[in-house]
Amino acid sequence: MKGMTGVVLAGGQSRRFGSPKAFAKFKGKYFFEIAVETLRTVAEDIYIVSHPSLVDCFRQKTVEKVIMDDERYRGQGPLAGIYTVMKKSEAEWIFVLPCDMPYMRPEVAEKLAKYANEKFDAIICAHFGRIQPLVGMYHRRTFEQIEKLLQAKDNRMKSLLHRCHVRYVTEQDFWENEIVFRNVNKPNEFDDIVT
Ligand SMILES: Nc1nc2c(ncn2[C@@H]2O[C@H](COP(=O)(O)OP(=O)(O)OP(=O)(O)O)[C@@H](O)[C@H]2O)c(=O)[nH]1
Ligand SMILES: [Mg+2]
Repeated sequence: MKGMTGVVLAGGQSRRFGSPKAFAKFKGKYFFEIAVETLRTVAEDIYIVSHPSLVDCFRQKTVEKVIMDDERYRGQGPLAGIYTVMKKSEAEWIFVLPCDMPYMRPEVAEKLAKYANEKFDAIICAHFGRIQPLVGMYHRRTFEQIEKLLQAKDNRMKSLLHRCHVRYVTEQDFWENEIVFRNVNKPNEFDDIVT
């Protein structure tokens, strides 16, 4: 697909998890690798966006591009990560995934990417009544809006969605097992750990 950049959001503090979530393992793979592999099927290039203290650790574990949140908005959450990649990439669409969804599968990205449509500013998973602002595509025309929100210190993804024309993709569009959207916040929130 032309004009799609993938983003793994990995700039959180993992406070509830207690250690960097991106480097937790599920079935022998780092969490962040699961996101990278999911994006690989749809994105021409991929960025992992993290914070300064994790960059070296990422670079030891992956050949993917690892960048830091733009200094101006560092610490302002996932919106800052999306902003940073939109500034760097010229792609029309940014496909976002968090680094903490170990059950995510490439098929989800493939199916969602089919809904990319110029009529919308964002294409977001909303299966089983749960909006997933961090599983979806944002068109680069949202950049100005994102910047405005960050300047105003309104870091909520929901604030962005409320200001965009969003296509919510539900289980009626394509069916997926609910588990793929499960995100891990605490160490006991996933099983099958094989390190
Ligand atoms: N690039 C970037 N990603 C972020 C930022 N804050 C959170 N994320 C990512 O967004 C996703 C969801 O965030 P959370 O579930 O709150 O994870 P977290 O912030 O690391 O964990 P807590 O400290 O427990 O809130 C995860 O993939 C985080 O790595 C940020 O400031 N910048
Ligand atoms: Mg957080």
